[in-house]
Amino acid sequence: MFEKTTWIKLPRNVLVGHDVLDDLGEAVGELYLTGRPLIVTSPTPNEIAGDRVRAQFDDPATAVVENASFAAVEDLKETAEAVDPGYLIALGGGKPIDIAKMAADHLDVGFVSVPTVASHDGIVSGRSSIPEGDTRHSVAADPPLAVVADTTLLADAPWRLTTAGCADIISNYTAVKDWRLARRLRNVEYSEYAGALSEMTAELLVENADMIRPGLEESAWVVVKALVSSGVAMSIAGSSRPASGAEHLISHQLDRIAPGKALHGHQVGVASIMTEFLHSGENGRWAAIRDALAELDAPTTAGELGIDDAELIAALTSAHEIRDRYTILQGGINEEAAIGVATATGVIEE
Ligand SMILES: NC(=O)C1=CN([C@@H]2O[C@H](COP(=O)(O)OP(=O)(O)OC[C@H]3O[C@@H](n4cnc5c(N)ncnc54)[C@H](OP(=O)(O)O)[C@@H]3O)[C@@H](O)[C@H]2O)C=CC1
Ligand SMILES: O=C(CO)COP(=O)(O)O
Ligand SMILES: [Zn+2]
Repeated sequence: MFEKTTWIKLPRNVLVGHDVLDDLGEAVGELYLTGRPLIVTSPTPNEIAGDRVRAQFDDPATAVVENASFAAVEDLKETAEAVDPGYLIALGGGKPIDIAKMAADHLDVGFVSVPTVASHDGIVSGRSSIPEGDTRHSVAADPPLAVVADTTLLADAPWRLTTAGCADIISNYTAVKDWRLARRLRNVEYSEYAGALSEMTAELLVENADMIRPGLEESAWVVVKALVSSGVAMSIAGSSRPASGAEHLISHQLDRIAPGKALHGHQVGVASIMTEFLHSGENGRWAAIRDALAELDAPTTAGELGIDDAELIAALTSAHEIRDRYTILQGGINEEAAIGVATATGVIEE
C-alpha cells in the first residue's frame, strides 16, 4: 500500500521591494489573523524600523531580544502570556527571527518575518538555529506565514551581513551534492524539486556574483529572492538537506571550536570550497565557488575568517561526528587529508 504523505508549509505572502515595509499591514491583513501583534525585534532593527512597523497596527506590543538562546525563547513566551498576541512579527536579523519562529511554534500562533539583514536563509526557512553552550541546535518550526523584505532597508544594512547571506546560498551547491550522494549510498529520501531549486539558486548567485554590490537595492533584491528560494527548497524537502551538507557540519563545528569569530554564511562558504574539492577533485568547481565568494567580498581563507589553521583542521576532522547526516565527510577525514584539501584550495597556506 502507498503510504507516503507530503505536507509542504510555505509563506502565503512574500513581498520583496522598495519601501515594502509600509505594505506590511496590508500583507498581514490578507492573512486573516486576529488579535494584536507582538513585534519581536532586537535593538538596532527596533531603532531603524520599529516605529514604522508599529504605526501600521492597532495596539501592537513589542519585545526586544538581546541574545539568541533557549532562555530568550522562554522569556518571549512569558511576555506573550501577558500580552496575549494573535500572532508574532519578527523584525530584524536571524536572532529575533529564530526566537520568534520557535516561540510562535510553541505558542501555536503564526509569525511574519520582516528581515532587516539578508544574512542567511533562516530568515525565510522552517528551522530555528539556537545556540546553547558550545552547540547550535537546529530545531524544526513552522516557516513564516509571510515575508516582507524591504530592499531599501536591506541595501543599507552592513555589507558583510549581505555577503554572508550570499555565501550561505552558494553553499547550497555542495549541500545538494551531499544530498544526492546520501540518496545513492544510503537511499535517503530525496526531492528532485527541492534539489533542483536549491542548486539553481546557488548557480544563479555564482554566475551573477559580479553584479551584487554594496548599497545597491537591486543587489539586495537578488539576494533576498535567492534566500526565499532556498527557504522554499527546505520547505519542499521538509528538512534543511537542500541547503545544509558537509559544509554546514564544518561550520557548526567551527561554532564550537572557535565561537563568535566568523558569520555562519562566511564559514559555510569557505567550507563549501573544500567540500566541492572533496566531491570533484582539483578539476571540479571549487575554484568557481572561491572566485564567486571573492567577487562578493566574502572570505575564502581561514585567515579571512579570523580562524587559526589548527582550528579549521580540527573542525574538518571532527565535523562528521556532530550529526547523523550522510555527506562526503562520512566516516571522517584524517588530519593529513584535511591539511591536503585545505592547502590545495588555498584555504590555508602551505
Ligand atoms: N535559522 C537558521 O537556519 C539559521 C540561524 N542562524 C542564527 O541567526 C543568528 C545570526 O544571524 P544574524 O542575522 O547575523 O543575527 P542578528 O539578528 O544578531 O543580526 C546581526 C547584527 O546586525 C544588526 N542589524 C540588524 N538589522 C540591521 C540593519 N538593518 N542595519 C544595521 N544593523 C542591523 C543586529 O543588531 P542588534 O545587535 O542590535 O540586534 C546585529 O548586531 C544566530 O543566532 C544564529 O544562530 C544562523 C544561521 C542559520
Ligand atoms: O543554515 C542552514 C541552511 O542554510 C540550516 O541548516 P542546519 O539544519 O544545518 O542548521
Ligand atoms: Zn546556512
